[in-house]
Amino acid sequence: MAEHNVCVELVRERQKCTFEVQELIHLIDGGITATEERREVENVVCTDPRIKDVVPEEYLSHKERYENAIRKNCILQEILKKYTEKRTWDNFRPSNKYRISSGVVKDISPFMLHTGMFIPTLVNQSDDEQKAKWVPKAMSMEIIGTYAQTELGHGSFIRGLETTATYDPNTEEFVLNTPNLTSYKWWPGGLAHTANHCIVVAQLYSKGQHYGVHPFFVQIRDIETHVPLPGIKVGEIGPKLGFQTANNGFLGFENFRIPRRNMLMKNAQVLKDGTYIKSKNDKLTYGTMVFVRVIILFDLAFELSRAATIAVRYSAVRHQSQLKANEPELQIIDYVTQQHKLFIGVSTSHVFRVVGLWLWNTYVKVNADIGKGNMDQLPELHALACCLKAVCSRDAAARVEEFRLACGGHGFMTSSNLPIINGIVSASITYEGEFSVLMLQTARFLMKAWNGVLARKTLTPTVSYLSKFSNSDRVQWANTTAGIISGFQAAAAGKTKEAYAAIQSYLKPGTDYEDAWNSASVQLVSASEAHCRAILCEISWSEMQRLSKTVSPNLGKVLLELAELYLTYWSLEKRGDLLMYTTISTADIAKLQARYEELLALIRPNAVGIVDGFDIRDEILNSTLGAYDGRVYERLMEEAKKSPLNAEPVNESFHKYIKPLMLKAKL
Ligand SMILES: CCCCCCCCCCCCCCCCCCCCC/C=C/C(=O)SCCNC(=O)CCNC(=O)[C@H](O)C(C)(C)COP(=O)(O)OP(=O)(O)OC[C@H]1O[C@@H](n2cnc3c(N)ncnc32)[C@H](O)[C@@H]1OP(=O)(O)O
Ligand SMILES: Cc1cc2nc3c(=O)[nH]c(=O)nc-3n(C[C@H](O)[C@H](O)[C@H](O)COP(=O)(O)OP(=O)(O)OC[C@H]3O[C@@H](n4cnc5c(N)ncnc54)[C@H](O)[C@@H]3O)c2cc1C
Repeated sequence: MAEHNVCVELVRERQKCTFEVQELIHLIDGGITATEERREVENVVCTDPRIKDVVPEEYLSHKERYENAIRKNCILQEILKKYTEKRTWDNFRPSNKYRISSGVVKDISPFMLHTGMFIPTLVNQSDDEQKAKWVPKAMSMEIIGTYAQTELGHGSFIRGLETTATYDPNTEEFVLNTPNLTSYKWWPGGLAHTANHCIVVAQLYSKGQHYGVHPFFVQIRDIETHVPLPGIKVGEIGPKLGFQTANNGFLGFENFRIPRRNMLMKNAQVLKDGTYIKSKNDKLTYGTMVFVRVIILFDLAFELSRAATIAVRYSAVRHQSQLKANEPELQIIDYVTQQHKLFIGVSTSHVFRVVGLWLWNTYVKVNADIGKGNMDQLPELHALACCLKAVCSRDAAARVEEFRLACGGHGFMTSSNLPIINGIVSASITYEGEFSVLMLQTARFLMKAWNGVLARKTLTPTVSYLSKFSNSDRVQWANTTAGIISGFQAAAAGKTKEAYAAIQSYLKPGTDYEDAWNSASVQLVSASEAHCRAILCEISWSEMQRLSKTVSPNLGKVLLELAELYLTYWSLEKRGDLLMYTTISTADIAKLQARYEELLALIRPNAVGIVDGFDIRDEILNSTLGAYDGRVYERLMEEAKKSPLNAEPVNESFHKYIKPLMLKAKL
């Protein structure tokens, strides 16, 4: 970007920056080579003239919008082929390389489920022969798939799914059926008109026995004509709050037959005669969900970084109101309330990225152990992935909404892109495991851990702190980062203990454990949240400390300020918990508040530099308010002029409706 086109405010902000932005970019990407590779792909895609929209997406009809998304995503896939040839499952790790999709369509790609769930399920749940047959075809997009699990009647309760797969040993086939309205598959992305295959999660029956849900590889459309195969009823579910171009669909089966070997057989198998061979652990069927819950953190970090870039740059450009009489209007970023809205979101993006990478490394290790037959760490991984996915998605949505509010009226414009990012992030609270449902899964793990504390057993690593805080004394508070982390652990232990006690107190004679659990569930979710906050604080602080030692002192200082801001912000937000479970005093809280305000002031001069460090191209940001050059007002006007309503000075509705109304009023 030529600096002479950049508005004066952003030029000044960039001059103020105390660290090398390029260094931060490389750190986020994971090295100079990774930055270069990402930029090369982004450059090729974003400068392809076929990718540019003449009419902005949001003015298109629902149908046109989908067709445009498909057209452009097919171009993207063609371009990406060259860059993804060497991609294998083994070298996959979440990274910023995958964000290019936002430079192609503003909303969600109809192919997202193909990449995000269809391929991972084939890789993780097929046996070697199946993998060799299906994965290359899926990788090259010779076949296009999705993940069809949720039904009209059931999403959270997977055991309640109603689609049936009944084995017929005479033909060595499974017969798929949708027995009633509520058993229609409902929601899968790309299912409606994009995919020709899908993973169908269905209740398995063989030899008259029921064996629970299993995944099946199912072709639903003819490869040549794309016409739904006989016995398949498929369509689109309609417009939503967001995800307009995701092509979410419904699917029903009427005695639809698939070969026996189309059941994904890495974990459980059905033999030719219908004999069922059990999986080593029936929860391995849920493996793709664990994978996605893990990588969602990285996705949330990216969406937050987009929203942060938009809101921070806009706040530097925008002037409003006078702080002192007769002085120029302030850049809104200089109002401390504005910094309070912005900087925690910026910091949260970094926290999610580093905790996300830590979670990814844990996932890789546990998966390797599972491969060797050791399932010991699976419950802990599941508990971690559940609460982190749930809390981070909810936090991300709150932060994006705050960024939108920080942009005032202009943040309400679709052209700011904040509403679309809002829709994308809000959806993640529900999909891949609804918030409360996942929090209660972690609570199950915490209750077992508390049993372990009472029995003086050694606990697994992420809950071992519970033993430290098992007595009733309030924990000694220290106004340091270590003190804050310890305070969050004390709060988590205290809440876990109380939730446990609440279950016991509800367990009167004649009360089932499940009813007692339900009665205590608000406290259980609260305990899960506290546990998750303790993890987010501990891991982000140790990771940011580690990273700060790998970079120049100037950048290291900024990383630590961001990490400390996160800890301090949450200490203040959760002061009630800290007052309950630690010896924190009102004077300590006043000190935390003062430090928080100090951190806002320390971060302020680097704010634009820090979001520049996310290195998000204008085409990927898609925002009138957040572009690198800060020409906010020109862009807002340019975009407004694209409204089809502005193509004619008088709309025909005037003559048809308004004028007759006015004439009638005269009579
Ligand atoms: C080869 C080349 C490869 C190239 C690379 C390609 C890869 C590309 C990746 C690219 C990345 C792109 C980025 C994509 C971004 C992300 C994509 C996002 C897609 C979004 C679209 C959304 C999709 C969906 O929503 S799919 C549907 C998801 N549905 C759910 O999540 C349902 C939630 N419900 C549940 O999970 C369960 O029903 C649950 C857990 C609530 C209860 O299950 P249950 O069977 O009823 O459980 P129960 O019998 O009570 O037993 C509980 C018991 O089991 C334990 N448990 C439960 N789940 C698990 C698990 N998953 N793992 C381990 N253990 C589990 C639980 O802990 C209990 O144990 P106990 O307490 O001991 O009894
Ligand atoms: C944008 C989007 C994309 C999606 N994409 C896909 C896809 O590609 N493939 C796919 O298969 N699915 C997909 N889904 C479906 C998604 O996985 C489900 O919507 C999700 O798992 C929640 O299930 P549900 O809709 O049945 O909600 P419900 O389970 O009906 O939840 C409704 C309410 O009931 C509460 N509740 C439910 N059970 C419990 C419980 N045990 N304890 C306490 N409270 C409970 C919940 O907390 C919630 O408040 C998608 C959904 C969305 C929104």
